[in-house]
Amino acid sequence: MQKEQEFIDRLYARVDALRGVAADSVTDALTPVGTGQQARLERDLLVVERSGLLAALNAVDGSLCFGRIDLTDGVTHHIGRIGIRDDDTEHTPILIDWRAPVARPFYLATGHLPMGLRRRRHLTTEGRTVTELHDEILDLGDDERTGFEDPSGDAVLLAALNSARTGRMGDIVQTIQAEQDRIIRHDHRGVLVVEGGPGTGKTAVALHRAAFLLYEHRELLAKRAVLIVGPNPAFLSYISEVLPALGETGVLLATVGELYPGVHATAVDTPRAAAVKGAASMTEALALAVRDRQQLPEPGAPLIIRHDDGDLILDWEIAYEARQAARDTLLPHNLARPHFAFRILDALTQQLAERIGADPYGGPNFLGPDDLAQLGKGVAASADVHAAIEDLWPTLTAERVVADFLAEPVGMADEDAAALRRPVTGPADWTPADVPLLDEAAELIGYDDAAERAAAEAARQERIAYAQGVLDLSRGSETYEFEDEDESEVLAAHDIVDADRVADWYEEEDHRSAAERAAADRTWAFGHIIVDEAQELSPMAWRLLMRRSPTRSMTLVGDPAQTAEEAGVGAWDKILQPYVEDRFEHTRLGVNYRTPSEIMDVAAAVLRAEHPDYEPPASVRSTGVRPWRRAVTGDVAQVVAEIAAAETPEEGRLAVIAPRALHGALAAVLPGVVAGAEPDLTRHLVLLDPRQAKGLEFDRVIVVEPGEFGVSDLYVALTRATQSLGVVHVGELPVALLGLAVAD
Ligand SMILES: Nc1ncnc2c1ncn2[C@@H]1O[C@H](COP(=O)(O)OP(=O)(O)OP(=O)(O)O)[C@@H](O)[C@H]1O
Repeated sequence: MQKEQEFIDRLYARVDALRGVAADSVTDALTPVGTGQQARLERDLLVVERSGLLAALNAVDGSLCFGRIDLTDGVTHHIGRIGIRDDDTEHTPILIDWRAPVARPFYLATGHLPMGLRRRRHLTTEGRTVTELHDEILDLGDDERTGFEDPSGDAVLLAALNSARTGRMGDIVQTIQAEQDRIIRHDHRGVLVVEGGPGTGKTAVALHRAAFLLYEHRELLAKRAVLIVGPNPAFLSYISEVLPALGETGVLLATVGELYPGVHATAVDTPRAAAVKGAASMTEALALAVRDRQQLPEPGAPLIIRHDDGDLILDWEIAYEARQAARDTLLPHNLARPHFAFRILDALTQQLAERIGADPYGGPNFLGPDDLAQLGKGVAASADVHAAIEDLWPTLTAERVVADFLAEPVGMADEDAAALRRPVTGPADWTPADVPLLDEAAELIGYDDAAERAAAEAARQERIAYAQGVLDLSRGSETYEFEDEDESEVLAAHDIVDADRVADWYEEEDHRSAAERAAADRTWAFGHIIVDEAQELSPMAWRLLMRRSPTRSMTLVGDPAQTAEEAGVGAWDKILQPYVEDRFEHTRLGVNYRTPSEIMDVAAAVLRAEHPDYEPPASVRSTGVRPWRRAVTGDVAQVVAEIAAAETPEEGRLAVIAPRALHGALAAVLPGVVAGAEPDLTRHLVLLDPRQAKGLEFDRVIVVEPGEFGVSDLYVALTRATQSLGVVHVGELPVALLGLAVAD
């Protein structure tokens, strides 16, 4: 213990020193330097590196080092959240990043397959003090003992699983299990599906995989950012601290409803409307809605446009041909519009020319090319002509298209149209299910960013030219900078960068991180996307996400048994086929770390009542505490409040999971609970409905009126507790719950 404490002291001394250096170089960057381009360039490089390091050092301070491996050849490595090197000339690693290949045996080695290890040690620290050591002997022939042996090898894991919940998910970096490690480091580059029952660590694994990918492909992912999609904001705040605790901050967490920049979707759909909006058939309905905006004058009722050189007649034939030509380009609506406009202008100019320049005796037209050009200019300058074009082929916005569609849904079955029909009069009327529709509409109408792109490219070329100048200068100075032959080993900035990259650094107008820029850009292509509770997503939501991931680098996490969304699609094949055919990897997790076996047995019985073949994940522990039920005849809210008062832990969390209809009554009697609001998971007592409870966990759970839930919702509700479960009911109980211990 003393030796480990000395190591930890040395480690933190180094961390403090690094922090000081990092802070200084960030401060330096704020003061102008006058020592030439080379110095400035190298200083900037250092700042980029050091400020990242500073952020990581600040984030991982708690239990920075958590493990040690002793190899049979006598070498030992300490394992931690990030890698730290010594200040010596070799920059010897003192702490190995958990994601480095050297650290892998820490997670995978067993007595049967020791992977070169003699011993694995778990270090538990509080602040900077070592409080516990747990050793596992992996070389069975080795009889040296430390006195910290943990014969079962799972004391640290069980302590983590039994610890009081905080309302925020913690990382599992100290106790990642072998089956989880294989998924975290899986080298499949495309779509990786992680499936498993409740509590198998799917979310934890996905988040650690994000951290691993950021480590493995830092360069790419720092630029393109990682997106983590979750089912609701409460879930996203529940998982929000995991990646920062692993030193990773370049990640955007969002629900699908937050992925259309500029729209804050707060209104709520009926379940039926959400289901209709999520269906794949909406693609065609919206395409039709956009085509519907490409109008023609009625046959025989042309538009008459007053013009200085005589009235212009825009009839059905002219408009039809122009529309056909524009549609034949296969461009999105707004991008095809110039083609439509050009055809109309051309036809009207011809019309005018035929009228003005016609030879009354049937000879060729009097007008020459110059006259025609002049006439064309006149037509093109006419505001009335443009107004007519705008009438027939308006410039659209996605918001306009979807709002008009919802006001009068075209091309839908009557009952679907009735479910959708709703006025959208302002930004507060958008719902999360509208967001994939807006995204679809934005694709259908296109966005003409030609001018913006040209300006951005010109600015970029300017920066490249500047950066090239910087590099040329630094190359010119290399002879006297590195006169000493031995010094040629030292890399200068220009050895490892090119003008393109330097240009990126000098992109001074935009100091936002990649994640911040991604959040503001609908067309952003993320480096990797992780989707939690993926079984919840509708086909339309998948279309949106796939657009954000042209490389299809994705990790999808889900459990079909926990799905209740009406628009949710059953099988992965069906979801993924249109995007990657069968080129996805399917992985499974089979051990439940959250729910003790006493509770899991009850939950499994509920699911088996409908799906007799269902195989639940095996619980890693049992607590000896039996779940209970209590029948109530009077005021159920009052009874729940009494139980909650007795059960709410001082440390840890109690959740009351009840049907929405009871939330008002329950909120009135449960202290600190507000009905209808986003649940505050950091409070000791939380009120939720089963949908809100998805993905979350609590020490204790009371499920109220379970007879009102569908099977998958009930399954979710019953599998949220790490310690104890109770059921309170007035109405009838599902048969599978009748065997619970009766409480009074
Ligand atoms: N290797 C591990 N070490 C310590 N804790 C773990 C480990 N694996 C999972 N856990 C814990 O088990 C709990 C369940 O994990 P997680 O929420 O990731 O499961 P899940 O499969 O996403 O569950 P659900 O589908 O029910 O939402 C979490 O508290 C997590 O920290």
